[in-house]
Amino acid sequence: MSKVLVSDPIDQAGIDILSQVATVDVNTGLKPAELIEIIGQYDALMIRSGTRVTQEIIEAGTQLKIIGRAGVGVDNVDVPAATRRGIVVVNSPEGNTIAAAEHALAMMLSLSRHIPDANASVKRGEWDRKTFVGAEVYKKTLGVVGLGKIGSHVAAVAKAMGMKLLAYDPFISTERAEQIGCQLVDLDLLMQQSDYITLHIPKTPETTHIINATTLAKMKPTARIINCARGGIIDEAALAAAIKEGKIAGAALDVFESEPLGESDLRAIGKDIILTPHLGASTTEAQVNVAIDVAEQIRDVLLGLPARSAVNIPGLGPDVLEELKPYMQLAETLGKLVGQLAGGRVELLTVRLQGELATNKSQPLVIASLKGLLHQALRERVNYVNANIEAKERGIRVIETRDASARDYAGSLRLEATGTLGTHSVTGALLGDKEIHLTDVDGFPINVPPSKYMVFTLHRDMPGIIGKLGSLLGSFNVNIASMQVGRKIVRGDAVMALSIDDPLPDGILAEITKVPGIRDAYTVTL
Ligand SMILES: NC(=O)C1=CN([C@@H]2O[C@H](COP(=O)(O)OP(=O)(O)OC[C@H]3O[C@@H](n4cnc5c(N)ncnc54)[C@H](O)[C@@H]3O)[C@@H](O)[C@H]2O)C=CC1
Ligand SMILES: O=C(O)C(=O)COP(=O)(O)O
Repeated sequence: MSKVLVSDPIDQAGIDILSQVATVDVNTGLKPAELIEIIGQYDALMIRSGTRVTQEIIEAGTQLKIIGRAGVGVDNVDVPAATRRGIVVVNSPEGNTIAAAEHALAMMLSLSRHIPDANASVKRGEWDRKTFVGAEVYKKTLGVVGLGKIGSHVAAVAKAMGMKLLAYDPFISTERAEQIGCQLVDLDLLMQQSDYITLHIPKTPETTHIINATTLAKMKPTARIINCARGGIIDEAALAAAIKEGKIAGAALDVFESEPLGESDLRAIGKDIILTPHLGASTTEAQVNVAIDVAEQIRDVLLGLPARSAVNIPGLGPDVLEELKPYMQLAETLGKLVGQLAGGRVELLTVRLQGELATNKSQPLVIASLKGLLHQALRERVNYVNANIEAKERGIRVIETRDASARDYAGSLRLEATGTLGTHSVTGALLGDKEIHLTDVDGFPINVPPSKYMVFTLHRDMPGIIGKLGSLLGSFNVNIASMQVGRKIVRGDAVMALSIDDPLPDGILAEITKVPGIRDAYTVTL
């Protein structure tokens, strides 16, 4: 049975799902050295933001197949290190969207009405109605930095509260922003014109300290800034100085450069700052959502199925996966076949999407083709995560082409591998109820479903050759399940595809090539 380590608190709903397929150990609050010590026993690791999954931890996790982040941000995981090791990293892109958006909105209103300090004052026995006079958000301008899932929901609610909306997000179209009711502007203008600024961007090298002394200096002295996205997006020292010097009116922070928040100037600022301990995703609803979402993906990956929200398998979102799943199986099978036909070291793989397939995303099919191609060399060590990297490291160049006019089958995929021993090509399509068929080998039309063990010959189309090959295999007790010849012209060159029940015993391939008329023979395992 597989073993899963849960190293941050997650909802029981997730543990229940994992327990269907694995032994689950919940062990929270581990120090890095303790995690390194035990991670080697586990097939999967489930975390939230509390565990930092460094390269060292990933390298110690020799059995790890998947790291599941029960939430959105994966900035606490060394994703490139996981990718290199073929470990899938999954998250829950939508499970806590509403929770985080509502926390940001709660922060905005709390800041405007001094709710935390007013509450503390009443609890101290005071009745001070003067100190806590607030401001309305109605008709004020909210600047949303990052108009993704959370930013969009914040914008929609803020609009309903009568706020005017500006947004900065270089990856969003003007039309999309307008749909949400936001005017897309550059960051400078947003900083200058907003009464409230709310951040909903990931932490990346580009966004680190994107809010700094210079950008803060552009804000109105009456403006307030909210960060429920990631610590480190705002330069905390510059923020503390800006509030203390009255350059801005206040801030509300849920996330910090270093968590838990240690010694910090921010704590000393009175009523103009609200600090919460990374609570954006901490609602009952969100925790159930993310735990189920991620536990299901861990379960699936441990059962050998693909994950729907892998962050390190490019282009493989849930929608793409659903549509392309049968074609990915086709691509992988063709990859295995062309790799074995090519033998030697493959230097170039050309992936051609034909017919209806030509309008699809090619990246997942390229990855699946490479996974198949590299299977011979790497076996289970190659997967959708590392296929690209492994191919690059082996110097395999990939060319993608499309041919929408190829109409023999609704959609088909052609792979051509060129290596040290020559060039081979295979084409396949899905027939009927998504059954894989090989439709062409080295330019010769055939129509056979692939089977686990196959023999291909390149021969001269002439009488008696099929009989001779059949007798030869029979004399070695090799049972032929099916046989088909593909030829372009009568008595010209032809390809024969044989499905056999068991692997071809050693030495027989050489015997096959001795049959007069057979020029080449290949045995493959798919
Ligand atoms: N405080 C908490 O507990 C929680 C925090 N988060 C954090 O909230 C943030 C946003 O999450 P989602 O909305 O789900 O992500 P998302 O991926 O849907 O949206 C992020 C948006 O940021 C934009 N963006 C990326 N780089 C940018 C840049 N350099 N400048 C401006 N915009 C940029 C993207 O185009 C995208 O539209 C993430 O950092 C996530 O980790 C998420 C959930 C809970
Ligand atoms: O989902 C995210 O990005 C979050 O920041 C939530 O973090 P958490 O799971 O509450 O530690």
